[in-house]
Amino acid sequence: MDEREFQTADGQLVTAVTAAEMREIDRVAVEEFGVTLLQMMENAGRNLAWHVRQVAAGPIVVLAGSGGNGGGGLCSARHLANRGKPVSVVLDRPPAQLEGAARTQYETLDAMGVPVENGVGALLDREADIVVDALVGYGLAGPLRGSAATLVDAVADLDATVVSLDVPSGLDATTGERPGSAVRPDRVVTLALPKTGLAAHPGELFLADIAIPAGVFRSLDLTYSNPFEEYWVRLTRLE
Ligand SMILES: NC(=O)C1=CN([C@@H]2O[C@H](COP(=O)(O)OP(=O)(O)OC[C@H]3O[C@@H](n4cnc5c(N)ncnc54)[C@H](O)[C@@H]3O)[C@@H](O)[C@H]2O)[C@H](O)CC1
Ligand SMILES: [K+]
Repeated sequence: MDEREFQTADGQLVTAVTAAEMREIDRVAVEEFGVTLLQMMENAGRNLAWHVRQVAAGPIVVLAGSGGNGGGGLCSARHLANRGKPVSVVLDRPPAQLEGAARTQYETLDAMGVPVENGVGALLDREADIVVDALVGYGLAGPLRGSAATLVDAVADLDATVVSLDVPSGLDATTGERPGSAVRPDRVVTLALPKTGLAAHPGELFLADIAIPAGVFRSLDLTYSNPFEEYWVRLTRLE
């Protein structure tokens, strides 16, 4: 497989990475370049909110897990609410079980009065023109289980436009395999670099800038030149 799997509209090649490589990029960004997780997440959430606003008007439901992916989704809910958009959140677990960055994002939403519930009943009770899929990203471990799987199965029966953050939840970010239930989104907003597992994604794919310095990629021997004129760029598979 050509590791430069994707290209921008003007033909710039963009290197795709595995989940393990992306995790290493995150580690180097934080430990060696002093970029914090919350900084990257803010860029992810703001970019994601912009894309959500492009796909449709109407009620937005953000599905969020407890990891970095969920944190980005919760952050996008703040940006959407700040613009007066009708947004609510459905978590895959009770808020009391959130930790770290996802907890930080949740607490802000709670203080803002954005509705946050958990479980599939909450999703089915809501009208959703747009579903933001931020349950699981490159941290997927095995087939989707529990409440995350139930939520993903319910999304398949909704007549809503679905935007996934980073990778569709349930899809293996490295191989593109679906070991169990998986979201089939209309649009994916992937972060920093495309993931190798997105090669077979049939919908729209956008790469969002989370402001990782070029030196991070180069220190890991990845071919990189900044593809961003704006804060995101459309990608297509390299034929
Ligand atoms: N620099 C970046 O790219 C940044 C990426 N961000 C986002 O963070 C995720 C990766 O975060 P991580 O915490 O490592 O993992 P996930 O959120 O993808 O997954 C953990 C989450 O998922 C649940 N889970 C895992 N496997 C299963 C399963 N089989 N069934 C059910 N649930 C599962 C687990 O319990 C956790 O809730 C990356 O994709 C980006 O979206 C940062 O936000 C910014 C920097
Ligand atoms: K996701």
